[in-house]
Amino acid sequence: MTAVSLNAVTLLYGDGAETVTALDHVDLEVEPGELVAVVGPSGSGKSSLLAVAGALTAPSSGSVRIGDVDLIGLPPRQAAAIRRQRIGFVFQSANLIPALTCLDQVRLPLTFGKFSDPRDPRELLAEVGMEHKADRRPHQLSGGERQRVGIARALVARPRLLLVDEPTAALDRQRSQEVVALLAREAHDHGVGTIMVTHDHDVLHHCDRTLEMTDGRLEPLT
Ligand SMILES: Nc1ncnc2c1ncn2[C@@H]1O[C@H](COP(=O)(O)OP(=O)(O)OP(=O)(O)O)[C@@H](O)[C@H]1O
Repeated sequence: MTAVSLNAVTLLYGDGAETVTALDHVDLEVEPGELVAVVGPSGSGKSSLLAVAGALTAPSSGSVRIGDVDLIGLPPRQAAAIRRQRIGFVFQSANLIPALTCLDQVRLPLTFGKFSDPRDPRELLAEVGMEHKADRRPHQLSGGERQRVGIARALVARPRLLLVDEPTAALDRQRSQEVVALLAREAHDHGVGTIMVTHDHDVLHHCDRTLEMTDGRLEPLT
């Protein structure tokens, strides 16, 4: 079963003469354990793709499935439950909570519901190389370290799908390589289907496939 499957997905913003086609008949299937990169110019629709795949925005037409669940027509409460149970999000800046230690950041999602097979927060922190800083707070960490904690937090509920938006935007070259290598390892070792939007062509060699978004259309990078 695919981690996520988009079929003929179109997303329009606005109406009449003001309509913007953010996604134009997008087809995408991401398998468990696969890391797929999406590149493309500003305004081409990359964030829109993550919003639709992440059950944050309903498409204007087409179908979206997370595993065996069809997102189309799901009431907002059920879409929120799918997000919590099956989807992890990693942002440009890690968006950590200033008052919490690294360990508590990773534990936090597990306090929002019951999960069938969560990962152990301390073991996960060790896996992302942050066990020795478990008691530190975000202001005591480097950008790369914060991103590692954000990745651990996104993975703790064992999501089927991980959506990653520009994870290296604030990092130097070396840290960027390390963070994307970590995403690839987590995807491969734990069967997480991962979509990563990036402008950073230097990290693409860690990815299983690269797609290019142009004016809302998604094609293999040539
Ligand atoms: N809420 C909205 N209302 C109207 N138009 C929108 C909205 N959100 C995005 N758009 C438009 O949809 C198109 C795709 O935007 P999107 O944010 O998905 O692009 P992007 O590739 O992620 O850009 P960037 O790399 O700059 O983040 C753009 O033309 C944008 O102006």
